Amino acid sequence: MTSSPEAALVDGLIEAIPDFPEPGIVFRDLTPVFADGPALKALATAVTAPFEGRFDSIGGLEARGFLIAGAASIVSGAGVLSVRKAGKLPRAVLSQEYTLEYGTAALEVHVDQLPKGSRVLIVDDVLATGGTALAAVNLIERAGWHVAGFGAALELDGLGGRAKLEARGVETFSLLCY
Ligand SMILES: O=P(O)(O)OC[C@H]1O[C@H](OP(=O)(O)OP(=O)(O)O)[C@H](O)[C@@H]1O
Ligand SMILES: Nc1ncnc2[nH]cnc12
Repeated sequence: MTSSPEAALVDGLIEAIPDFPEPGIVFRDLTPVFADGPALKALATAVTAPFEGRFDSIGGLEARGFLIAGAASIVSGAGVLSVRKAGKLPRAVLSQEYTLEYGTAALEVHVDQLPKGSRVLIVDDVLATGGTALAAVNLIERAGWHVAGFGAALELDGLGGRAKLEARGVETFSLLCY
């Protein structure tokens, strides 16, 4: 499904890898998008544009979300809130466990990274079950910040991620839907 030149550019670079990282998972590999300057810029522009003027910071989700967040920072002028996997941040953190399409993990933020009330646009590469995105939403709200929305390169239809976010009142954008 492509609905814009940006979507077509990104779509043409994503590869579907069957049975990775475990049998039954079709892994959508965005590394060719990250390796292509114009495609990465188009993606960063696309995920921020719907929320223009409504965010102060970009919440990048480790690891692949960091790449989009960095590029989105340059195109939008907002800085990046590092939302990291557990055990990586050196100062006081808030931590949130979650379940992935394949496995479990925890995300963390520095409790004092942004002023209270900051509006954070969360960005990531893939929205699948929504477990990762919801953990980030919980963290941001627990820290006293406001979730401005969620933007992803692609969403996997049928895994329920969008429904979970929208049930929490989080405006959700994805450039592509598979
Ligand atoms: O909607 P969900 O079911 O939560 O899945 C989406 C998440 O899964 C991947 O992260 P993962 O932690 O696998 O890997 P990464 O560290 O390579 O970004 C992807 O980058 C999303 O963050
Ligand atoms: N199928 C998938 N492909 C790439 N990243 C993912 N994250 C969760 N599910 C994924």
